[in-house]
Amino acid sequence: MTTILSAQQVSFARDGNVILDKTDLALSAGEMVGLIGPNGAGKSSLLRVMAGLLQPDSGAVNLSVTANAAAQSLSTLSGPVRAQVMAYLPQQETPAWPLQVEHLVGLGRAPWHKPMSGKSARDKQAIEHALEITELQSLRQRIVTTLSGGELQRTLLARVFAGEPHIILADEPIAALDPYHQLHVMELLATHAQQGGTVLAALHDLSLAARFCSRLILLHHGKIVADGEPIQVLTTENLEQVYGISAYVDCREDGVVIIPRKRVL
Ligand SMILES: Nc1ncnc2c1ncn2[C@@H]1O[C@H](COP(=O)(O)OP(=O)(O)OP(=O)(O)O)[C@@H](O)[C@H]1O
Repeated sequence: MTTILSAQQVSFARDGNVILDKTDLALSAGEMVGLIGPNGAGKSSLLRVMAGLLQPDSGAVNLSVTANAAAQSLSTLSGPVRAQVMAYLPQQETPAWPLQVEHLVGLGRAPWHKPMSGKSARDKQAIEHALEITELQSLRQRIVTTLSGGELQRTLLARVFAGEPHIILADEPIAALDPYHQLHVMELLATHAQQGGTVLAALHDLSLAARFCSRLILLHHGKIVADGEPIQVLTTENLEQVYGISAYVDCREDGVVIIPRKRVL
């Protein structure tokens, strides 16, 4: 598989603490990759470095703007070009303006706009599609500051889909969602990958991560300690050493089920 986005030997420290430690990561088209690890492992930091929102102290992040294009350093690509290719869904975002849902979703089209230009037919189509797949049509005129946490999270995801990015970097995209919407969002992200896109999502629900991701990356203290198929990564040893828990790991026909049992002191 051809690498489309990669981090090479990326290191990042703050206040004398190493947050990412010579991390290597390569993502290909068609992959849905779950980034897992305990609180503070460095998942958000790695996602932000991959998105070009955080400058690493050392190392490089390279992006191929199309499947066949040569990889280029993120720093040599303009903001709009990067944003056309990849979108970042933050862990938390408080809307600053009392926009309607459809207008916030429409902001996902910003990388495709010339300054001061109106919405094209393609823009309108992409926004409608994003509202439809995230089942937000009935909320389209609601003011975003009045949304529930889960409704807002789906609206922010719809903004991502409206931008029609190839790569989606999502930080805990299902954290605020009920079980129905968790499944729905995981299905949407998996479908994006099945259609040739690339997804890297930080996740805490290990069962859903195992079920929907083709590959899991386990991060601990800013280092990747396991990278592979879910069942290879979610071993009882890794869960104990990295998360400090003993857990039931049950491989069933319809996927792996992880049930945390007790903390290992
Ligand atoms: N700007 C900063 N200054 C100081 N420490 C920081 C800064 N940004 C992140 N950190 C620290 O780096 C570590 C990794 O943070 P990060 O948010 O990447 O973890 P995470 O794996 O996403 O965690 P969580 O699962 O809790 O969201 C944490 O210990 C955090 O406190």
